[in-house]
Amino acid sequence: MLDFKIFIVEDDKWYGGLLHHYLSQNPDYDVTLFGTGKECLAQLHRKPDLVTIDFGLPDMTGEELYGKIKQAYPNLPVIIISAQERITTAVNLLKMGAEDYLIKDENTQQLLWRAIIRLREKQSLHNEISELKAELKTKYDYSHSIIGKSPALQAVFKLIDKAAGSLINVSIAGETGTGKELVARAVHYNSSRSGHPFIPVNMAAIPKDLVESELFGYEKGAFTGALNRKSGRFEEAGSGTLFLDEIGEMDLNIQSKLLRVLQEKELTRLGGTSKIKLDFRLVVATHKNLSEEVKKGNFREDLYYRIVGLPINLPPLRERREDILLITQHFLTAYCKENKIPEVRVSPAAREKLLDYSYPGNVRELKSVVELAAVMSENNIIEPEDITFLSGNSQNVDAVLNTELTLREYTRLIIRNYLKRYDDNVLLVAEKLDIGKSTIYKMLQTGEIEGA
Ligand SMILES: Nc1ncnc2c1ncn2[C@@H]1O[C@H](COP(=O)(O)OP(=O)(O)OP(=O)(O)O)[C@@H](O)[C@H]1O
Repeated sequence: MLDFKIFIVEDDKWYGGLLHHYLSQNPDYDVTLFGTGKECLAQLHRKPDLVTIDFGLPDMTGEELYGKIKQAYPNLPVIIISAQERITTAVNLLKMGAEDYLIKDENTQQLLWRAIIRLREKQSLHNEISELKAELKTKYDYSHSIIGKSPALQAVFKLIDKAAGSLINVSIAGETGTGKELVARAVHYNSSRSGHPFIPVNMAAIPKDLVESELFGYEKGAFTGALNRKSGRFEEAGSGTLFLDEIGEMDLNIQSKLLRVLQEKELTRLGGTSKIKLDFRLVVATHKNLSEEVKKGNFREDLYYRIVGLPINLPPLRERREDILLITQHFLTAYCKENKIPEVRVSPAAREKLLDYSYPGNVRELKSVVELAAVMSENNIIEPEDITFLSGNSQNVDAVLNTELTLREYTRLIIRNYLKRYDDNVLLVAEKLDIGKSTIYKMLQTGEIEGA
């Protein structure tokens, strides 16, 4: 541990020596004694972690010295030690930011000792908080997670900033895999609600008859199988952000219940009677054109106007081709880092092939394509024949089968694609593939496959 530097300013040599001796018992403390305020000021450039000053000094008052120290180093903690109790001075100095005010008596050393321990605890908490804040900031600096320089994406970045700076509802539209959830997260983690939860709910992934209990929660005994009370996703969002993905899939009955919740900002759990106050911010996403859905009668018009808020439209990847190679590089770098393999490059002909394709599965598809190509590449260079486009026709299936992966690699590929398709819902994927969920958990745990 680094030394904790303490300056003691005390003109009474005997008393100063006593404090010096007492504090020096802690080997972490580097203690220096000064007889006058001037001597102390001359040495402040040594950056002490704490100064204790005797109130009655020969060359200046304690208040004067305090003022000068704070002027030079506003954050340097100062403890005042006074021969008599001067309540008003003490209160004034504490108000001005002095760390503590101790009276000289037989307990002073112990009180000082404890004050220093408290101060160090406070400082270490403070440092921890600053580090966490910095970490959070870099983590959600979305320019590192949402890659792209196309004008269309730059316009989206501007809207993310606008949305993050206000509490207006946000509706994100875009084809599957265009990054709607990434945008929702960027809005949340850059907003004033970032310290609260971000709760994503995919309306397409919840079985119809479970939607209500999932969103509203329930009381014990509300229905057969409700063995304990459970809070719903609305409540879990607290003062954070509720992200309703695929809102276009919500059926009309739930739509009217959602509308009521948004109007009243409160809900009653299933089987409950008491009202629970809500405070979440709503962000929704859809791959459908909601205003068209309103016209067709599939989506309530009043709800549409409530949720539309600030609309953000994510263009498909084929309409921002200038982003394809940038995103490719981003995924390749991440892939090589994760798998601890040397950098893999893309040959010019392979680049052409990547640029020539239409990506119906958008960025999500590009990610799978790039990762598979990295697996298939020889000598750390991706050539056109290493690239297989996955979206759906039999020709593509043939192409995948012709890549001669091992059974284990095919398994990884399939599970990973299913996890992406079903938003990392392990239980659903296990059910669809008719395999044990523990197989998937194990592969996720060992890093053999990664979630979306
Ligand atoms: N611009 C981008 N830069 C880097 N990664 C991206 C970008 N856009 C999307 N991705 C990645 O693509 C994948 C799909 O993104 P996301 O889940 O946000 O899409 P979505 O539009 O919400 O999809 P869906 O409609 O299917 O739910 C994720 O792995 C995400 O990290």
